[in-house]
Amino acid sequence: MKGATARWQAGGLAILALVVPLTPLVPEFWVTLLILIGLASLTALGLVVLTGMGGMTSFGQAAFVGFAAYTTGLLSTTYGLSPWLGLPAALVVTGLAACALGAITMRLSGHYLPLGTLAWGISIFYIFGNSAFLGGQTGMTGIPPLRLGSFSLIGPRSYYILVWLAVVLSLVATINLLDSRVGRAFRALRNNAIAAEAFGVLTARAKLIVFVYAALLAGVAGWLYAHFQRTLSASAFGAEANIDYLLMAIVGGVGQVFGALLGAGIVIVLKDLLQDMLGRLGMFQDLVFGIMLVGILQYSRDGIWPLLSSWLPPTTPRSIDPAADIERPARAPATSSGPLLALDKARKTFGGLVAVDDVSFNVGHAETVALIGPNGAGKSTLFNLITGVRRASSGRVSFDSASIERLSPQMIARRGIARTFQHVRLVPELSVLENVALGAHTRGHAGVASAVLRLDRAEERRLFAHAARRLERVGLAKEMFRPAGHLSLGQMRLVEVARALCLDPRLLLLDEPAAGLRAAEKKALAKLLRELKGEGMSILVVEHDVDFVMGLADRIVVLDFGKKIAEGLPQEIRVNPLVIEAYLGGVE
Ligand SMILES: Nc1ncnc2c1ncn2[C@@H]1O[C@H](COP(=O)(O)OP(=O)(O)OP(=O)(O)O)[C@@H](O)[C@H]1O
Repeated sequence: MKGATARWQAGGLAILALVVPLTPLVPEFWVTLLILIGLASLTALGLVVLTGMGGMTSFGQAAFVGFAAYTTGLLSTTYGLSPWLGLPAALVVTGLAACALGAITMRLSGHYLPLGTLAWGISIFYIFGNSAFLGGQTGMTGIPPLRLGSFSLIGPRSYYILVWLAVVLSLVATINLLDSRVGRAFRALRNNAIAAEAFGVLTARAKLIVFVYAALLAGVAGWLYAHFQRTLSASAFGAEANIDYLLMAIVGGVGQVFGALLGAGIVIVLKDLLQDMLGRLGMFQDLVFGIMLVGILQYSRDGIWPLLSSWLPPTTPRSIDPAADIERPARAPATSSGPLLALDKARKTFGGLVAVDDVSFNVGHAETVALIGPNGAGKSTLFNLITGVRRASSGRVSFDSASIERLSPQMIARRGIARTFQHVRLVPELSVLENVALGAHTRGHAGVASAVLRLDRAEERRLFAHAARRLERVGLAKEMFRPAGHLSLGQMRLVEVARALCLDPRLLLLDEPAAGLRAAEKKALAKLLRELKGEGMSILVVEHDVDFVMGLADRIVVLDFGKKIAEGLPQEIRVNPLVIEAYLGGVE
């Protein structure tokens, strides 16, 4: 209750802050500055989503501001179109440009991605500045203002309302989007794209959607900018603007929605102050910004917003309705009486290294098979072949008698294979519950539009009830609202198990699930895995804890240097001389 009151107070203060500039208490010059902050924060907000959440750094956002500004400018001057109709036209042009540029650049990774955006950012800047129909070097003039009937939105105070209305709507849309099924998928893109794919997220598509969304926010800013300034010059959309937008996102907090506003405010006010103070020595402005950036990266890598947000009232945890849990999927019955998973001479080479060397074995229905072997034996590579992360160089992997070795990870997940990872792959800043709900991605359908308009609440309730139930099963219900990054390594592994269970898999692949678990936790995990097997689930587990494996597995397959050296019942494997020499002699 206290938290709710505090939130109302914070909301009231925010509304007051938005309304005060409409009164003569605030000089017009400051209102103009607030308009520029609002416009910049729209573009910076897109960057926060693109870079901070999606992990894609762009040096080209100013180009999208330019596309929209020139589109509405051209249509309203040369073709006499209403400036209001310029908005949809600008968004269509910006969206199409983003689709084309994104389709090319979003395939790049690492340093090549920002370099790619820099390259087209510069090219588009030159196109703007050298196209006669856009006004060339002199720029475009005479852009009409926006009108409401006979009233022109010319004065800063009237334009301020429009700009900040757009900012508030964009903030709400972005917050809604991030708090949704697609939003969770976006947030997994930055460091956990492999995990997202393993749960059915179409990552290439998700990246393109994030890219277009960020470009559209920049497009709204461009449309507003054109009818506010009423003249356009290419210099507003060049390298300096691109760097400013990135600076805003980083200074405010690149992983934080409100960081965009804060960063835009700090950079624009500071720029103005520095211009006043330094006058002709304006070139030192870059030096000041450079020092500021180094300071932030050194002392608060997540930007300034996280420092301020600790003073805000805590958010209430979402309520979970256990009755809303989704039904288990109605899977087609097994098409054959044969094994659920079959590997036939599966082989994987990395250059000259044979990581998996013609390995064959099966996992039956409701059977637990353990895969053991020394470090580097090829166990994780084998998991990657089964889940489609890597393609087999030769051989066959079939699931329920159908070949899956050429399928994508997403298609394999949809068939009912879920996995955990040797190196935990969670999104640390998301709550434990949200991480687990990512496992149910394929069980939901809501897209971007439903998320933005909040039409996905019923589906979200079902997904979260499903995730909460899986968390209960692994004994982590109490931790569900904590950020996943705050858990111990053992707990994170259990969260991965819960996430995998969220897919309701027919085959569960566990890569070293007991590593980092305490004795009691291991016992509880073994009990859970036995229960799952009792419910008909098949399990393939890689584990170095021999006692855990011996007590759990129906059968054990042993790998060494990529080759299968033994297969049999636990008691047979324990006394197998080849296994003792290659592995057990070293671990017991
Ligand atoms: N992407 C890769 N490129 C080149 N070599 C690789 C790659 N991935 C794995 N390997 C090599 O393949 C071999 C098998 O590695 P893998 O990680 O599958 O072994 P593992 O049995 O899971 O070992 P551990 O128990 O240490 O995880 C190792 O020699 C490893 O160095």
